[in-house]
Amino acid sequence: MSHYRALTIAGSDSGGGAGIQADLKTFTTLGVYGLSVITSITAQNTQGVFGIYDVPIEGVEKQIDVVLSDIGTDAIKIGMLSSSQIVQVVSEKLKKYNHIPIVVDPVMVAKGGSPLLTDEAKEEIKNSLFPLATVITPNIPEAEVLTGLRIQSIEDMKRAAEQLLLYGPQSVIIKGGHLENEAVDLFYDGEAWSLFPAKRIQTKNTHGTGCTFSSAIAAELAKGKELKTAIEIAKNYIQAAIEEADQLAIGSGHGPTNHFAYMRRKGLEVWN
Ligand SMILES: Nc1ncnc2c1ncn2[C@@H]1O[C@H](COP(=O)(O)OP(=O)(O)OP(=O)(O)O)[C@@H](O)[C@H]1O
Ligand SMILES: Cc1ncc(CO)c(N)n1
Repeated sequence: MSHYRALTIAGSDSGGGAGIQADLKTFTTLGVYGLSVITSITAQNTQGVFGIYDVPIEGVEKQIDVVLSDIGTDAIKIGMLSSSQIVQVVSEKLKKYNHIPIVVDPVMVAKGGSPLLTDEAKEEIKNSLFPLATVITPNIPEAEVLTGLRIQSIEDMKRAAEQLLLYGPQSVIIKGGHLENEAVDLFYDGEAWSLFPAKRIQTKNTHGTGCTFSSAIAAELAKGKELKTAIEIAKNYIQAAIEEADQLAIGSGHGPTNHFAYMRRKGLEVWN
């Protein structure tokens, strides 16, 4: 039996904290072989996004074709798709692979507030990509944009999750990283609600938390874990990575989370 594989289809973050780079670090730490389809190249550091350069549509299409025809994958994570044409081509390709778990992170803005996709792309994500998803993972501001609701409480998160499920994903997690007190995430699959609570950590170093969380879910699904178990592991992973983020001290703005934290807690010797 060959190794478990996970594919990320997302944007590149030159600063290494979010996007493709965060995804591949997470896959490796969780013991899964990582594959990548780059949709866009961002010139980015911990201070902000200084340029976005989309990969031509044929380039996105070709990367998906060659990776999946030869290597294949056990799970797919989708992150930044900056234009509606890119969303369309990714959705078209993935229709053929609907037996593979797909985690859709509807990435919209970077931590500093820079937009990472167009308004048309948002509509296309709801209409073409959500129906293919095993789970979608919006944060609160993204869930607000996608539903038009104002979200300030768990009750509001429940209403938004119900509305998002109507677009056709099998389940929804609304991430509470932007709530004031607790970092509680809400899961809904149309049958039952589950809460994944965590202590909120005071730090400015949370660049890439969403990317890391969704790729940890994809990595665990690739290994065959049940969805709720995968979310629980992802929540532990991101909590550890945020708790030890300040020890990395990378850059002068919103620094990345610390992937070494989870390795250390699993008993691996790491440098820092
Ligand atoms: N300060 C924090 N303390 C504890 N957990 C947090 C904190 N911030 C985020 N999280 C958790 O991290 C995960 C990612 O959520 P978040 O809302 O930050 O994603 P995001 O905004 O999409 O991130 P990004 O856009 O930077 O990639 C969730 O499980 C959330 O609860
Ligand atoms: C490439 C990329 N994807 C996602 C995010 C969201 O954090 C980011 N900042 N950059």
